[in-house]
Amino acid sequence: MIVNNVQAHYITGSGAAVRAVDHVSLTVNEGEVLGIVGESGCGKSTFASVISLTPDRNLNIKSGEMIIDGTTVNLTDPKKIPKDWHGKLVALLPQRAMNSLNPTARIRDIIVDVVRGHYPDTPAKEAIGLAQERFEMLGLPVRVVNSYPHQLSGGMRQRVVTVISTLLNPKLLIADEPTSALDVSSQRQLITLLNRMLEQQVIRQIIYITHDLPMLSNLAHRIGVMYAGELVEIGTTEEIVNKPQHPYTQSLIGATLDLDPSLRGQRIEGITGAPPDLRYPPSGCRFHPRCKHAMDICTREEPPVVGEPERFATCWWVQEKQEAASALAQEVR
Ligand SMILES: Nc1ncnc2c1ncn2[C@@H]1O[C@H](COP(=O)(O)OP(=O)(O)OP(=O)(O)O)[C@@H](O)[C@H]1O
Repeated sequence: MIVNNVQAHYITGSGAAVRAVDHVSLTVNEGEVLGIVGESGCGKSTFASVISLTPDRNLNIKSGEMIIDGTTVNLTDPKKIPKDWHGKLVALLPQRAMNSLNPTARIRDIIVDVVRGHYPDTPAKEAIGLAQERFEMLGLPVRVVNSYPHQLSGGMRQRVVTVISTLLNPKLLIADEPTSALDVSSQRQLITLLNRMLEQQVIRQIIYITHDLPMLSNLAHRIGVMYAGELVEIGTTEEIVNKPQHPYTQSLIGATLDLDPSLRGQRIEGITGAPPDLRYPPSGCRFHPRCKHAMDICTREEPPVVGEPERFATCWWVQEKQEAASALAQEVR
């Protein structure tokens, strides 16, 4: 799937818009997990809400389109988007989804509601049969369909919600911090489940949003890094972890991958300062007030996109370094 140029600003009472997402474009390939990381408040969940077709009412989506499985979705007017695209084209697994199950309904009743939401005439037996098959295929105990949510552990509830929200085989699953409220073993089980769903082609691609870079580096094929509403770098997981280009990514890796045992003992550089108020983002590059490589131009002009759509960083300093390296290479020749 391809996402082009999403720009989404919250309208606030004070009048100044919160520029939560600006000009974000990316591609997710078939069978791929694309991770999105960034500090709190950098626009990850807002971006997720736009492409999962579930934005807040006070979000003004100024531009954006998504091309998924041959269907072009104009993201700017969510009301015009056909209802049955939710769950069939794209599904959202939100933070704390396990708490979204109706406590007074058995899992089987919830399953019937979800399937009938799209195919109203489906007999209950058929809907439950479909879910049971899916549970079996993904290695979950089939008997949970007869349980009430409170009879299941938090981890199991989260896995059950994941299976239910993908019963209609959406092309894209957007998982927004799905493991944040889980213990480590439940986190692992959920990740195994997601991988299995990709292998079995229940879903074709995943966008996985998290703060947890160490966890993501074991799951994602590629990673996009957001800062202050913008996508500042994207690349394969290997490239982002081992050869980060953008100064923000370099700081983020330094600050978070100290959990990696092989990096313990090395000097870890934290990120100084705080992300900007998105009502009044800095001019030029939004990271410049915190960047140790900031140059005069960074304070004035938006940074260039250096690289290709699948591997780029938006940064004046990266551009200057690359130009210097290619000039040197030419001299040597
Ligand atoms: N409903 C809303 N109305 C106004 N502003 C909002 C709303 N929701 C989020 N924001 C603002 O939009 C910006 C982006 O927030 P968002 O929740 O998308 O970031 P995030 O990266 O997902 O953060 P976190 O990791 O903490 O969930 C922030 O400045 C936030 O305060």
